[in-house]
Amino acid sequence: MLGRTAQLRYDAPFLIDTGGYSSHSVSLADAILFALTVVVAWFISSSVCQYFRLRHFDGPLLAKVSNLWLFASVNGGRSYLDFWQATQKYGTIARVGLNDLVTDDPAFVKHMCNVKTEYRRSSWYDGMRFNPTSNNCLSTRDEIAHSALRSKMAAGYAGRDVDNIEPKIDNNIREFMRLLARYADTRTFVDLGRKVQYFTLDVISDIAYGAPFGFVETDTDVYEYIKTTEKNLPMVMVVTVFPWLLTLLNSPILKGLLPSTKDRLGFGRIMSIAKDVAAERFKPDAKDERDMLASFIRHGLTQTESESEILLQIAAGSDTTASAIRSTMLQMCSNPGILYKLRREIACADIAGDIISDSEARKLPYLQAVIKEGLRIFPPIAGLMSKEVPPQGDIWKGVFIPGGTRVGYSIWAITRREDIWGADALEFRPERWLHTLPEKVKEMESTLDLIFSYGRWLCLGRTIALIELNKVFVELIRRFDFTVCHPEKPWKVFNHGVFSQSQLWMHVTRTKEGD
Ligand code: HEM
Repeated sequence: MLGRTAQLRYDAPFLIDTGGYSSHSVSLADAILFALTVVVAWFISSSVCQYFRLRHFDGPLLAKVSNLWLFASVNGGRSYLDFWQATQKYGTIARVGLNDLVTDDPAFVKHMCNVKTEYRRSSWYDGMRFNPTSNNCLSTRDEIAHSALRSKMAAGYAGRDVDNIEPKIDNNIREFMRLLARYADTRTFVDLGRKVQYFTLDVISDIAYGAPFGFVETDTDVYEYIKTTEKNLPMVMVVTVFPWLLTLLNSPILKGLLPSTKDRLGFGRIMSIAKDVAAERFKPDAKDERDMLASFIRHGLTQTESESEILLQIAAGSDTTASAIRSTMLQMCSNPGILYKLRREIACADIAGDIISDSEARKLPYLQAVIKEGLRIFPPIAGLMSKEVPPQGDIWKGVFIPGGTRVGYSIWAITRREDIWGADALEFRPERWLHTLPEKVKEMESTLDLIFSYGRWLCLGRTIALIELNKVFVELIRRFDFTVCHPEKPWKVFNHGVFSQSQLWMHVTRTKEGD
């Protein structure tokens, strides 16, 4: 009968009016099953398509059919070793995810990152938003916006119109030396891993905010910054694998899990300090300072941009330099011959003040070799930092890479290539920088520089990091002797893009100069 009204069943909200010939109702369970089937079918078909897009690249089986290999690797804190092994086993461009490749070819990295490149930052960088609601220079993927931001900060980072970068670093070194002297005098073991991080956090907050946070002075994890960032870093890396998580985390339900300026401790507390510092600088009667932030503002950085960039300075400028100091110190303290040569060079050097100046340190060849070798053997940032292939695709050494593919690089693998560093590439040997032909040294230096990325995305803080390194080793080793407490397991290491190295227990005593 035409026009018959179908009877509603309580378990059948989805009713099909068949016009009276027959009626079929679909239960809620059927609907969910149908939706799930659609999702699974879509997932499988898109995975199959993705698999075929990059099937000419070899990699671990799981990485060819899903992103689970990549997820497990970055979440496990040892991705730097996994990426290295992948390039060794599967070739110079290896597949590590459905849409992810990793390379150990320095020429390819330069091709991807040069200033005229058509490659762009990939969705990997969405994970770099330290403040989930706004971008910073590192997380900005739009190239026009990124170049504009960089140009506002280039002078400040290069120290061109800033008066006090070196004196501020010197003050923080003095405070750091006082702290270590207390441990030496009380014969207490010291976790050098943590104390170095206190030092780099104070340096960077002094440069970025105008005053050190006070980690070294109080000898504590101020605002529990280190504790909370170590807890949150794995999540940051997971977002680099699954960028859609960021949208989920920003949803009203999950937003509470993210740091906020209302927090009393952790990264949220640092966000609120950054907000206050920026607000102070934008008051109508604000003083005209001569520090980095003032330089950024003079070159057009807005108040909101300033808040984000202060946070980026802290996040990008502390763990990186800390990792370089910790790993080089561990290598030196485990190689008495190297330590002896460096001490001899320092003893003969012309050092005018109580802290060596950057220009004095640059004239010490063995020190420079130690710094380079330390950065090579333990590059501080080992995340993929993937760039996206331009839409039309690209051909590298005869192999086609489809547009939209994310290509990252394994800096750990690059700094261990035997064709560049020699058969003893795994050894910490500063002499490799000194007794080598100039052309070879040039090749080594330009390859090592990739630890700071390259071209369009070259690290803005490179100069500051190198000033810190030029000073800190000289001051540490001329004042103190260090003995590693547990040489068989000297530290605890995790990598979540940057390294967390703690429990580096040392016994510290004063040298004659340190008395
Ligand atoms: C040894 C220490 C350091 C290393 C190895 C290092 C390495 C890097 C790398 C690999 C990048 C990523 C570039 C890319 O997207 O491809 C980067 C970006 C950046 N770094 Fe560093 N960094 C160090 C120290 C510092 C310091 C001390 C600061 C701040 C004072 C800093 C500030 C920045 C900034 C602002 C960016 C973003 C640049 C941009 O997006 O254009 N870095 N760094």
